Amino acid sequence: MSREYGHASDESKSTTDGYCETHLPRPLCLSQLTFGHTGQPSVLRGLSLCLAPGERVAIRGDSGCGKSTLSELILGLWPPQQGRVSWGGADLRELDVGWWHAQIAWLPQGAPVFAGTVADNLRLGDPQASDARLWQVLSEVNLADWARQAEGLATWVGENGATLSAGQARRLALARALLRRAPLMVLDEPTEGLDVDTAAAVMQDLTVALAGRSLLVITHAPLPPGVVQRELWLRDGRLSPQAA
Ligand SMILES: Nc1ncnc2c1ncn2[C@@H]1O[C@H](COP(=O)(O)OP(=O)(O)OP(=O)(O)O)[C@@H](O)[C@H]1O
Repeated sequence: MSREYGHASDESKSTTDGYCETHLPRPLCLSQLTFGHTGQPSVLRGLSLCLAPGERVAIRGDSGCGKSTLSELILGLWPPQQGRVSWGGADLRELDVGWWHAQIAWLPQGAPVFAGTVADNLRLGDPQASDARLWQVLSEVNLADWARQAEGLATWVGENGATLSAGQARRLALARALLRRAPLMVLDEPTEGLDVDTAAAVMQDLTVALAGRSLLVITHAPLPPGVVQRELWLRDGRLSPQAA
């Protein structure tokens, strides 16, 4: 890997407690990507996308069309069969995997909430975070009032958020992702299972909390205005700006 790409801090602005508040500083480009899982037809067929620094993009499309697979290729979990994923012109395969993963806060589909306290769950995102920082992020995802009325950071959360509403569980998982010091957030169905109003409220709060970070969000649900700058539809293995 080139040293040039080794240190996010070279280009990413951090606050005094080291918390990243900036976007991915170089374009992330998928060029002519083709990929199918072993023994299956290709779900991505010559797909191209360039995410500009600080851009927020939504990927929509029918179930099974390859949205999650696309996010997994961005993470480098699968190598493309044709085409390439690059950041600032460098092929993903040239980058250090650990460093690349540190640039991305990935919330996979159905991301769980774990048995433990609110603080335990949040510190999986940033083990070093101070209590003040945890309260700040709870406030960003609109969970602080609930936590104050419960037992604060010590509030017990059951396995898979059994003691939380679906919306609260999603907000807690998002807060955990926000605590990663990552300039790009890749969220796979962050509001799945929520009613329309709750989903819209969660996404609205998230947009404020992003504070300029880059976003790729995969969603079935329509997004409130202003959450993303572009919505793209994945269909027949490619992205297009229009719904089918
Ligand atoms: N790990 C895997 N191994 C084999 N096949 C897979 C794997 N992951 C996904 N697939 C297949 O690849 C295709 C695309 O799946 P993917 O999860 O990317 O779709 P999706 O658009 O995210 O769907 P949904 O909206 O239902 O989550 C599907 O046919 C699926 O069965």
